[in-house]
Amino acid sequence: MDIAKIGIVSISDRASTGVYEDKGLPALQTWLQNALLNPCEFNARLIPDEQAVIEATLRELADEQHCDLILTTGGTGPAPRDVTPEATLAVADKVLPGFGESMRAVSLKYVPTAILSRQVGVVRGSSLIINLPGQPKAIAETLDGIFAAIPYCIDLIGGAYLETRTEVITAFRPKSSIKATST
Ligand SMILES: Nc1ncnc2c1ncn2[C@@H]1O[C@H](COP(=O)(O)OP(=O)(O)OP(=O)(O)O)[C@@H](O)[C@H]1O
Ligand SMILES: Nc1nc2c(c(=O)[nH]1)N[C@H]1C(S)=C(S)[C@@H](COP(=O)(O)O)O[C@H]1N2
Repeated sequence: MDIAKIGIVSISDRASTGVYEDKGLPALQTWLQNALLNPCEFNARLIPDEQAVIEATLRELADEQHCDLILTTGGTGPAPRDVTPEATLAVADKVLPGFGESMRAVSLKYVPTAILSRQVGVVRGSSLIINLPGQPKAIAETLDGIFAAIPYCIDLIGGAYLETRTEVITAFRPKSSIKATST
């Protein structure tokens, strides 16, 4: 089975300066380890809401660490310091509007303020980058709703072949793209 290289990035002024404990990175890692059968190599970063720092972090995780998937949490709202979508779009080769649209639709089942998230999904090289809202509970809420589309997207951009625990999430691929595996 391929090793899944995954970047997880928590973007929060207060968590990154120790005002409160970061719950974003543990929530991301726990959800992914539970959902994926692949051995995972995590690259974790806890950074402030600074556009230049976010862009540099995303570039490094994509271009130097060669992450198949990079998930960010935080900084997607309308507040002046919320610049994660701007940073993500600035490093994007392609935008996949369906990710933002789907996550907002899924999230509306949980909170009416889901419409305040400007989260985006983009491709940079062979990395898929997806923004999630900053509330730690939003991580599972959104990933439960959209993760089924992620493995095939990563196939299409040349990344690792991701396999999921079907009791958590069933990856959707066209039949012709399903590989016979050891499981
Ligand atoms: N990384 C995080 N770890 C733990 N809790 C968080 C985290 N990010 C957000 N939250 C929680 O979600 C609430 C709303 O998110 P908000 O976007 O205001 O936080 P934030 O981005 O960490 O804020 P700031 O960057 O201004 O310090 C926070 O008040 C906090 O309770
Ligand atoms: N699933 C889900 N989506 C959510 C939320 C949530 O709790 N769950 N919070 C919303 C709120 S209150 C805000 S302000 C926006 C942006 O949050 P962020 O700036 O922390 O990224 O995400 C929204 N999307």
